[in-house]
Amino acid sequence: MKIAFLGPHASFTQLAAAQLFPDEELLPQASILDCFKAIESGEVVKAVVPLENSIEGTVSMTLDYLYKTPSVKIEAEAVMPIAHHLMIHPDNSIENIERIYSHPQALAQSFHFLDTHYKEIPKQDFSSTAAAAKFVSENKETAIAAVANQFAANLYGLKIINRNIQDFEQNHTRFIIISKQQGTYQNNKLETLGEKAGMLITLPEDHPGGLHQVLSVFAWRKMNLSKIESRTLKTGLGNYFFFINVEGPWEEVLHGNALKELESINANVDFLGNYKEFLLES
Ligand SMILES: O=C(O)C(=O)C[C@]1(C(=O)O)C=C[C@@H](O)C=C1
Repeated sequence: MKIAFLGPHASFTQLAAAQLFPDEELLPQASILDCFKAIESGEVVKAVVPLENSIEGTVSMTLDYLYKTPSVKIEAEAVMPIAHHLMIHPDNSIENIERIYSHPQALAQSFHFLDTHYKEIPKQDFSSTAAAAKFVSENKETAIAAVANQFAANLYGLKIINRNIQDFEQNHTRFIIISKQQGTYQNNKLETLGEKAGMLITLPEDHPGGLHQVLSVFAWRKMNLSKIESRTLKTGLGNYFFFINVEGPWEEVLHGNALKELESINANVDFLGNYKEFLLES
């Protein structure tokens, strides 16, 4: 089975995908959008993409494409500890760094470190931490550095000049397995952290108490929400969709009735699946 992931090799997403699918063929993609497209076109059956980081928050691109691609659902979630290192080509020196490249999430997770120690040096977004590391390895004539992981340093032959530069010791990223099926992924070898259901909700029109009405559907049934995120619909300022996670194993009657009640108040629900959350190693 082919599994797409946000590449290139040695991205954090690959580290997650390799633990989730140790025996499958992993296909690197240039962007999160390409991972969704690979599923839609049938080139791959599943993909692994980042959803949320404990320091920097939601990976908005993933949320946007979940919304825009209703055929793509969530099969599982996996949480992995994240450690960032600053690295250069071994032929360069720390004194003459002129630019620092990385994925925007990694730059944001290391913002205070970079601002304290490399304030004057411009930072530039790259499609992934591993893509930044690869670029540094292929351009030794320019004095550039990348924020990436230990595997990227090893694979691309880079020298780590600062270790563990993330701003908070506790740094975890939540990845999701996406596919055209819901919640079918199982893995007895990984520790299971819990179960949850994921859904995207849009309100029919803006009216007082609209979100309150939606939340009360969960509240009076004592269904615990572990995440609620609003994201712009891109149809004008003030228009949003909501990503909601409801904790706990799926109970057909309770959850089914909640979904029916949401429909009855004209909320639009794209149910992404009920799935397990696994713990990965760094
Ligand atoms: O750039 C990478 O290596 C990725 O896999 C992406 C990503 C993300 O989008 O959050 C994954 C984990 C880290 O939080 C930093 C970057």
